[in-house]
Amino acid sequence: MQTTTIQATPFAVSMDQVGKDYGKVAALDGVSWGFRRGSFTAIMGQSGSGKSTFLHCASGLDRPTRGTVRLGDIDLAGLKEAELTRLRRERIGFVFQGYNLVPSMDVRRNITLPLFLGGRKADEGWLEEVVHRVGMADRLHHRPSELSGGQQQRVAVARALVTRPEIIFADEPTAALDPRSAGHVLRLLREAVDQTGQTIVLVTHDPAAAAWADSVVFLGAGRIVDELVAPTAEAVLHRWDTL
Ligand SMILES: Nc1ncnc2c1ncn2[C@@H]1O[C@H](COP(=O)(O)OP(=O)(O)OP(=O)(O)O)[C@@H](O)[C@H]1O
Repeated sequence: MQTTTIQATPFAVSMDQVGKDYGKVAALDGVSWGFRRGSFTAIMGQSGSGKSTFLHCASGLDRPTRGTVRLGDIDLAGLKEAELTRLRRERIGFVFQGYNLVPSMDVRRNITLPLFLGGRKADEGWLEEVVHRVGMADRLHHRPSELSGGQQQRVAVARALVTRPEIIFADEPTAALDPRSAGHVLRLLREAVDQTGQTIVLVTHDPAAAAWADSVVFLGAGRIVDELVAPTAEAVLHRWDTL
């Protein structure tokens, strides 16, 4: 007897020949890559190499000029704007350098905001786990202005985790933090991969931050020019120098 098994793609997000033009500038120039489920990838490259454009196209924040971006099996180009917004809110998490918390809302409301916007109720067990992981259990009723930068970024990580997204994109999340707070935030991202199989894509300039990832993808002039597996900060620096 023959049985048919439908295999889910091993990639949380895959890109095929993705290009993005700004006028005559090809900010991305034929990028093909897949982010394996349960992997932690750092994206590095010189200023202007296309990292932000890459992140925006891969995460559906922006539409490429050419090529295909898929979240699992879904081709993002086939989605209307409202569908793309909903998909981003429900299935993709974001952590930005500037935290992007709502100043008038307390920690709990900030963390659960994506659920509220999607008309979903919090899974209290998961919420408790996420709050515990980021170490904010005793701060749930504080406003962002009452927290340090590192604490605010941990709230932003919790907000990204609360919907159990298929992938989290983090854009320079530790750039404004001191090394200790940065380490705390990076450890949270690492644990999300190791403990709950999360997929993380981290854009960073910092070799020490990139060393938390499973691999580093190097961009140059809008193309993928190299990959470093099992990176150390020293190896990242060395590869950077030889780019
Ligand atoms: N909105 C835009 N309009 C015109 N050109 C743009 C726009 N966004 C990016 N570019 C150009 O595309 C190229 C890639 O920019 P991008 O911001 O993706 O690089 P980056 O690697 O993130 O740089 P940085 O590390 O400085 O943030 C650059 O030449 C940039 O000038």
